[in-house]
Amino acid sequence: MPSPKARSSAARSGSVPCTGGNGRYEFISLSRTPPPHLLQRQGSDPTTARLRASESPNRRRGSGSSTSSTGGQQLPEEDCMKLNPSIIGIALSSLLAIDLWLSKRLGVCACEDSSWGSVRPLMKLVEISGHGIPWLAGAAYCLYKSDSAAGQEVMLNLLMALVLDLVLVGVMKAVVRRRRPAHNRMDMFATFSVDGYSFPSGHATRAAMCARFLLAHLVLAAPLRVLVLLWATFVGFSRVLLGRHHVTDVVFGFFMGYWQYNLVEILWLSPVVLQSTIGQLH
Ligand SMILES: CC(C)=CCC/C(C)=C/CC/C(C)=C/COP(=O)(O)O
Repeated sequence: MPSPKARSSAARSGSVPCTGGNGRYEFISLSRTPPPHLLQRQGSDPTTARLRASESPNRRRGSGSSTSSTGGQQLPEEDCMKLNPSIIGIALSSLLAIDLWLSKRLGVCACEDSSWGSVRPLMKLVEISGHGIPWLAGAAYCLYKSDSAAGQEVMLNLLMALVLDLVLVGVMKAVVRRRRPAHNRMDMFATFSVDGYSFPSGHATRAAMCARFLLAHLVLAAPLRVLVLLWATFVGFSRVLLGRHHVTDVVFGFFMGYWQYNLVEILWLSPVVLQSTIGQLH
């Protein structure tokens, strides 16, 4: 009997097992004309056997398409593609394997009994600092309290940026539908249904976008600017430590947040635009 491995590789290569006269299995390729001693065993005469071989799935599949030559043997093109997986495919699956392995190794605060479980409460504080609700509430409060037109403009645009971020991340999560790491405990506060998905990290996009926003629109002393950058980096890193995300979710989240800020600049709501919009509504 051929081993299951031999059987499956035979199926992939387009050959079929058949028993020889001595009861042992021999493999013949469906894309080649079988040797005469096997042809005689397959049918009453060589012509019938050759006809059966020409009806094989490989021949049928390859009949309409072009073929490639490998060492003198004609193979259907789709089989050649299976035998030569693309470099990009191999690179992507290797990256994903490294991502899964690294994310699991770094998820040291994923629960209380993890190796760094004692710092989990601190990581959850960092998580809250990058959550959408405090940021939306903070921006709305500052808008309400601001008595200068410039301050109101900045806060209104920060609000718009935060809403835009929620929408874009939500759409992306719903499209990609990547599951969160298996070691994640889903005990986050205030989540949408799409937050069951992992890619990209909403905290990372928000942290990157808000950091750029604050650095561009607030006059901050150098130590505070450094603090803003450190905060954004730490929010992203804490997502992996908490086991909430894979490394690639966070890295992509940072890129996405960075570009989202460019979009905010393009869509910037100026008082002139606002007044004309309000005027058109009336
Ligand atoms: C006013 C209103 C509807 C606010 C919604 C804010 C909200 C629930 C944001 C979700 C924030 C969140 C849990 C994102 C998930 O972040 P990941 O880093 O885990 O992707």
